[in-house]
Amino acid sequence: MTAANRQPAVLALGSNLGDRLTTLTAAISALEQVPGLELTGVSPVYESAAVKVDGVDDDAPRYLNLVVGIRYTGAPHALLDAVNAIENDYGRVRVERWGDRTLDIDIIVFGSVSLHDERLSIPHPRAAERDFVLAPWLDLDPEAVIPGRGPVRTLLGAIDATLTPYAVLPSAGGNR
Ligand SMILES: Nc1ncnc2c1ncn2[C@@H]1O[C@H](COP(=O)(O)OP(=O)(O)OP(=O)(O)O)[C@@H](O)[C@H]1O
Ligand SMILES: Nc1nc2c(c(=O)[nH]1)N=C(CO)CN2
Repeated sequence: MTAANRQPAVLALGSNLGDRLTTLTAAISALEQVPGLELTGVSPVYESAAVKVDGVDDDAPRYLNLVVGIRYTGAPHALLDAVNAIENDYGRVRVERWGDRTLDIDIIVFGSVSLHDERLSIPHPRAAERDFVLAPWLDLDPEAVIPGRGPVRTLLGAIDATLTPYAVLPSAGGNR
C-alpha cells in the first residue's frame, strides 16, 4: 500500500498498572515512530473500574483509557506486530485474559476491513460493548461507526457507562 492510499484506523489504549498516564503518553509517541503510521487524533483520557472476565472488579487497579485515530500504509497484521512490539517495550506481561496490564493496545477498526483469523479480529469483537472504547472514540469522532455494528453514539447510548473524565493530554486533538 502506498502513502496515497493510507487506511484510517482507530486504536484503543489502556493501562491499569504503573504510571498509567506516563505510559499512555509514551505509547502515543512510540506509535508516531512506527513507519507508515500517521497520528490523526488523540481522545481525552477516561478512568474506569477494571472489567474482568467475570464482571467489574472494584478491587483491581483502575484503568486509564483513550483512543487514537491514525492513518497507516501497511497491512492490518503489520499494524498488529507494531502495537504488540510497543506493548512489550512497556513491560506488558500476558498473565491472564483481561488481566491487569501496564499497556494494552487494541485495533478497533481498520478502514472498512472485516477480518477474523487466529491472530486478529477486525472490527475488534468486544469494542461495541466497551464504554471505555466508545466514549473516548465518540469525543474524537461524533460520526464514528463500527462496520456491521452501527454508530458509536447509538452503541454507547445502549450501555450503562460508568467512566470518569480524567485528563486531556497536551498531544490531544480531534482533527489533525
Ligand atoms: N483487533 C485486535 N487488536 C489487538 N489484538 C487482537 C485483535 N484481534 C485479535 N487480537 C489478538 O488478541 C491477542 C490477545 O490480546 P490481549 O492479551 O491483549 O487480550 P485482552 O486485551 O486481554 O482481551 P481483549 O482482546 O478482549 O481486549 C493478541 O495477541 C492478538 O493476536
Ligand atoms: N476498564 C477497563 N477494563 C478492561 C480493559 C480496559 O482497557 N479498561 N481492558 C481489558 C482487556 O483488554 C479488560 N478490562
